[in-house]
Amino acid sequence: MKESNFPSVDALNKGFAEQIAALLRDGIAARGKASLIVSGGRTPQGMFAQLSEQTLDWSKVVISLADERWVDATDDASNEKMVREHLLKNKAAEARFVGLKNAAADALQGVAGCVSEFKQIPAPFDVVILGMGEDGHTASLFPCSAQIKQGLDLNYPEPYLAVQPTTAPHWRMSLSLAALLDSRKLFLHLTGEGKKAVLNQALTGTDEFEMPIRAVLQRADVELVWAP
Ligand SMILES: O=C(O)[C@H](O)[C@@H](O)[C@H](O)[C@H](O)COP(=O)(O)O
Repeated sequence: MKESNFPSVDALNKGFAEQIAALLRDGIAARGKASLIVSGGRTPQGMFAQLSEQTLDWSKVVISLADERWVDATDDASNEKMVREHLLKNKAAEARFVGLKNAAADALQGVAGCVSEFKQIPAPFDVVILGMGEDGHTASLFPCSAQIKQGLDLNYPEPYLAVQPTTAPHWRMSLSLAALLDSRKLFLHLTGEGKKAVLNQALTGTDEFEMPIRAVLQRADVELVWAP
């Protein structure tokens, strides 16, 4: 696994944003458009602010989510809300955003709507940015969920699945592992010693159901981007 270790979170936020922008420019130059799949949570927020200032033809970029909590886009738990606040502003406001929360009453009923929207996102994805929880989940592929076997099944027929974690609130909509791996460049974005320790624990084992991040580490060419 390639590692890009930065001396500080501020340095990571700036340097990583510049690296992502360069990859998006390359995708636009090669194919006339580019796709960026981002994760929610706290880690990416500072980097998003830097990325929003990068100069590129954002009108040719489609941004979507690796996963979403099944809450309204006005809810503080919404990844869409976080992305709109931290990334879809400044120059990046021109990008097209494809959210995962739709009008369906619950995530299980929402899958069909997400699948029908999926064709709007250029694939293979140009850039996928994954995070990781303390339990080794990534996107919403939670080890505690009843849906984890489906989520890690590379033959799972749909790009999205509804997930009910037992260790975190809200039903989720998540890209499947197979969909996440359909990418030209895959990053794992972590900060802090605690997440590094969880990653080291993941690297010392192979059971993907115990720590789903292992499925990414073991099946993909993923670049770690980390700062203390
Ligand atoms: O919806 C989410 O929460 C994310 O997609 C999730 O997979 C996140 O990347 C990790 O939970 C890490 O979250 P933090 O960055 O907040 O630690």
